[in-house]
Amino acid sequence: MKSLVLENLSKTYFDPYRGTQFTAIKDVSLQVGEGDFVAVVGPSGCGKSTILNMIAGFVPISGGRILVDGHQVKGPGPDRGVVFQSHALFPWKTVAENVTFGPKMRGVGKAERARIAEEYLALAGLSHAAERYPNELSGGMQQRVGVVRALANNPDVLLMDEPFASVDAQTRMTLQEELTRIWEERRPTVVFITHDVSEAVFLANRVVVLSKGHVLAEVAVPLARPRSWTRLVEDDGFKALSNQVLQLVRSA
Ligand SMILES: Nc1ncnc2c1ncn2[C@@H]1O[C@H](COP(=O)(O)OP(=O)(O)OP(=O)(O)O)[C@@H](O)[C@H]1O
Repeated sequence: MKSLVLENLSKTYFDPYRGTQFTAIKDVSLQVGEGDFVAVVGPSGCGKSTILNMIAGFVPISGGRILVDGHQVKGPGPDRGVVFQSHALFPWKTVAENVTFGPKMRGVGKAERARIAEEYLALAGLSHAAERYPNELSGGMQQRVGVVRALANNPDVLLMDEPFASVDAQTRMTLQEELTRIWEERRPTVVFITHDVSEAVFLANRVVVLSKGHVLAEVAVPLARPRSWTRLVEDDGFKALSNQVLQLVRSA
């Protein structure tokens, strides 16, 4: 896993209704060190998804630079794994085939792919579901497959855009705990977009608050790990940080 640097990033969209340019992102600079976990929060429309899509290479930038491991991003690439809210698994492939799709495309042989499937499905607690098809899984299980499918490509940076937004509250807490465990075990470099302040504080080492396309504040989260909801839900430090971030988002 490698570092990610955003330097004076900006994005201008053409607004077809007004016939004018609209600045969605202005002068955003951010450093995410190797093995760090940064969450980006902010009100609807502040530019969270635009930033993530520019890092992923799906949306062209208007100004500034994006560097992954020192190399400038010019488009999508396997050095960045992306997990969206809708997991977008291949319905005609088994869970194991979904997880090893990226390695297969890179020419990884069958025996090594079987090892990768075993390793990553065990990491997600899904070994028993290897031969099932996505429509035979719950929404939470499908999201888990989406996360380890991205990790199985061994990306430099893992980009997550509200990956747990569409599951029920109970499942979401379980997935958040699993993601922290996986992050603590593997230490991927993560940028995690969410509008859920407690999710951001629970998961991240640092929370970036966006306001109208620029960085309003960065809040360090020095809470001890491993983190669990049982412990943090009553933790004064967690409550104070969540409150601080919430006030920032409300003022954004
Ligand atoms: N393709 C596009 N063309 C024009 N404007 C766009 C386009 N995509 C996004 N925008 C505008 O850019 C701004 C930022 O949008 P973005 O989706 O990045 O925000 P967000 O913070 O992710 O919002 P949400 O939390 O609601 O998903 C919004 O005002 C949006 O209307």
